[in-house]
Amino acid sequence: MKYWRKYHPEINVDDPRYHQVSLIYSILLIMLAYFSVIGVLNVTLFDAAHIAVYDFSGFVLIAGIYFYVSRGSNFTVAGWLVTGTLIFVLLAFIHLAEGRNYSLIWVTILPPIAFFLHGPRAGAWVTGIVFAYCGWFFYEQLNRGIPGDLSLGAWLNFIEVATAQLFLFRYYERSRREAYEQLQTTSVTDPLTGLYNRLHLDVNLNTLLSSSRHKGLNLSVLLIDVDHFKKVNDEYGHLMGDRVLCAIATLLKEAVRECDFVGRWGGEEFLVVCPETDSKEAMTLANRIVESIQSQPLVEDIYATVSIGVAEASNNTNLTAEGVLHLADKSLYMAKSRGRNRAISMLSADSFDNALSNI
Ligand SMILES: Nc1nc2c(ncn2[C@@H]2O[C@H](COP(=O)(O)OP(=O)(O)OP(=O)(O)O)[C@@H](O)[C@H]2O)c(=O)[nH]1
Repeated sequence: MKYWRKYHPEINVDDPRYHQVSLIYSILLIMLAYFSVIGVLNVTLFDAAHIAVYDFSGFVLIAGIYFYVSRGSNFTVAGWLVTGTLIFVLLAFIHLAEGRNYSLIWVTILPPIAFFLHGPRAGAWVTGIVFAYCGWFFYEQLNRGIPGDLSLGAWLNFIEVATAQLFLFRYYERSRREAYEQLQTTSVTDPLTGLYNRLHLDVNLNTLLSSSRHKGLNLSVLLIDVDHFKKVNDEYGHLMGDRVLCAIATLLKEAVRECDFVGRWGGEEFLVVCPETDSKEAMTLANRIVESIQSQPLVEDIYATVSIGVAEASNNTNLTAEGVLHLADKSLYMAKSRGRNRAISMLSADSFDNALSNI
């Protein structure tokens, strides 16, 4: 697990920002290491304390950015802070090197970072402006003939490589993003209903649970099972059964809040994960779902009902994701046993055994 996940437990590996955040932390750590080592060398080996002042100032600035990033979740601002600092360092280096060839090479680390963090459009702008500035600066140095080893040939090659990089990275980042989005959608989606699939629900439940604990909030889940679904298939055929599942998926999406996660748990079972919700609020939602599904034909004249097991991972219990699903499953079993078409919430697995003996 990446060490920075302790600051941002909500960023999963399937979150599109995951690798960007990873890159932001890597650049900050590399810059921190670079400035501290160079600063110490300048003081001890090179007897250049006046330059070390810049190194240590850079170190303090980057440590400040690191502190900001680790405490917040605005990664757009964090990305710009990192890119801005990097550009500042590169341009400072170019000026200090007064147009020598070797400082040109360093500018070429900018495009992959800028395109990856800010996308094909903003990446092209940033890279284009910095490259144009460098081209102008080196051209000036060339004209003045001081004091570097830059030749017209080297300058022309820089312009050509910079232009090629601009187009190639833009093309690469655009196709990478499109492919990523497509893969992302298919890997988290159930192909029949378009809801989240079980894998994605599993990952999200774990993440949401730890983030709820972190914030001292409750979380509830609703495990929903279509009643006597086998009969629907037997009477109307499998294709009609599929359409009923899709209609239920649509009703579920309409019933929940923006922040809730709805997915297909498997076969004719669905799962809703409700962050910041206690079992009372979850029962209100569950009863609304039961009512909405039973009260209207789902496809043509086909009606169906659902049973729902509700479970809460309250802030003062140590239920794991597995534990809360187990409790929801027991609640669902109870709802089925008590005649279906209803929602039941069990407070603990112990109460399940007592309740079962009273049926
Ligand atoms: N059409 C369709 N049917 C499915 C799909 N996945 C599972 N099923 C059917 O769902 C039915 C589930 O049946 P059971 O587990 O016996 O449960 P049930 O008939 O719903 O009865 P209870 O759950 O006890 O109320 C089976 O007939 C499965 O074939 C699917 O993707 N499409």
